[in-house]
Amino acid sequence: MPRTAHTVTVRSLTKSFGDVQALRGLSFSAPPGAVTGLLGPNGSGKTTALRCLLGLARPASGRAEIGGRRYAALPDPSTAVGASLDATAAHPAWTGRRHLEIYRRAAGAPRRRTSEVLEEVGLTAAADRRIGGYSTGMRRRLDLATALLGDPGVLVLDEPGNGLDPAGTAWLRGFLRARADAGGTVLVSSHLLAEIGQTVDRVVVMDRGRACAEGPLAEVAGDRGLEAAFLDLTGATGAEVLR
Ligand SMILES: Nc1ncnc2c1ncn2[C@@H]1O[C@H](COP(=O)(O)OP(=O)(O)OP(=O)(O)O)[C@@H](O)[C@H]1O
Repeated sequence: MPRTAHTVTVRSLTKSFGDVQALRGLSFSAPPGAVTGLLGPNGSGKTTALRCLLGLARPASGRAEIGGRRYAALPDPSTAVGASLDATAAHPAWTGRRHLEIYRRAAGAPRRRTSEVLEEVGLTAAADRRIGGYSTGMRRRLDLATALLGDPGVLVLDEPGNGLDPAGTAWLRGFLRARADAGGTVLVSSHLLAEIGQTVDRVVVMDRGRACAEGPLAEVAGDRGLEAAFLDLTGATGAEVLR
């Protein structure tokens, strides 16, 4: 189970794309031992924030750190943080095992990690099938397995529940819970409120590039429930939430 887990800290992050201010002074943290949900309407900046944290985008100002270091300054990034963003490339002609082998070598992880992560995500039986024939849920599991190769203390997942069926969703919830209970730091972005409400311990609600609420789920949701709180905080419409 996870190595030493670090706190994720984001402070006063700004980032623009032309005229679009994607991040406007975003601050939040995600501590070890908890699943933290980064929530926000479409376009509120969740993916951009995670990309800045993972060194895939450069913020104009502010800090995004894992255990007090920028991603680029981590001595061994793959053991510190595992990530799954939507864009993970998996070649359809490769088998799941081959995909993991290539990433394992790139990460410098020991050989045994390939079979360990396959087992951890429940993909052992499908390991020697081509990825092109995988279902959405199996691809999600493969993404997660790739993120776990370095046995990282911190997991950063962008919309991990997207496209999962009820059994896959229940599995993912248990998986994230187990990581956090073992002391790991888990940060997941989502706009699926019903799902996230059952998964996370803490929430950070984003609106137009800023955090407008942060704290334990029960505190942020209050008596009115997470969806009503989210609508109040972000001014999103019901239709946007459903979408
Ligand atoms: N590479 C880019 N070029 C131009 N604009 C971008 C780029 N990446 C993000 N944006 C813009 O920045 C804003 C924030 O986008 P981002 O993808 O971070 O939001 P999000 O909260 O992850 O949205 P979603 O829930 O739809 O995935 C949006 O207005 C988006 O159009």
